[in-house]
Amino acid sequence: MHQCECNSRCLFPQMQMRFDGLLGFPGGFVNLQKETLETGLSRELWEELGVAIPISVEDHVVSCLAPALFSSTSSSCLITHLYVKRMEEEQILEVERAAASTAKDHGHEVLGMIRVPLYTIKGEGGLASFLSHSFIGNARSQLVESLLQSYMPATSQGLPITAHAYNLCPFT
Ligand SMILES: O=c1[nH]cnc2c1ncn2[C@H]1C[C@H](O)[C@@H](COP(=O)(O)OP(=O)(O)O)O1
Repeated sequence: MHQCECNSRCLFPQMQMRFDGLLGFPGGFVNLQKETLETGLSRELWEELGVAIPISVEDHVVSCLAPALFSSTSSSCLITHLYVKRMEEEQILEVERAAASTAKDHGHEVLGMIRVPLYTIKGEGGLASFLSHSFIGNARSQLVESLLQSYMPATSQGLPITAHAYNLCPFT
């Protein structure tokens, strides 16, 4: 058990360890001919986290064109859509439990959920160390962006979980 420098209402952002050893957010490709970004993201969260998490347009933070380097095919471009979902601590604990047990993708595409440390222990670790890991696509800048948007004094708004959806551009 460690002692951290945060209080009980601190931010509790989560990412995941992917099958390729990179850190990223839960989420995945969305087929806009069959679903909206939000319903597609909820579907992906169900598969990867094993919990039904409704996503609404109000949870959207930012969209951006991913660098060509990160697109899955060289002939298409990728738009990443970042969402931040605020949840109570107990809900986040439920996500951690389900993601490591009943989630469909557990042990395959997703190796586990990871808490992003916003604290240091004896001056070591913390966000700066965490950011030195390897991230998929623009997940690192998405993390920084979501923290900048979410970092506010403790309020009654709950705690954030961050997720993303992507869709391929219709033009290639
Ligand atoms: O967390 C992320 N942030 C930004 N872009 C991401 C993130 N995770 C994946 N990606 C990008 C990188 C890849 O080009 C595509 C597809 O990712 P993948 O996880 O392989 O998607 P599927 O599981 O195949 O739907 O998205």
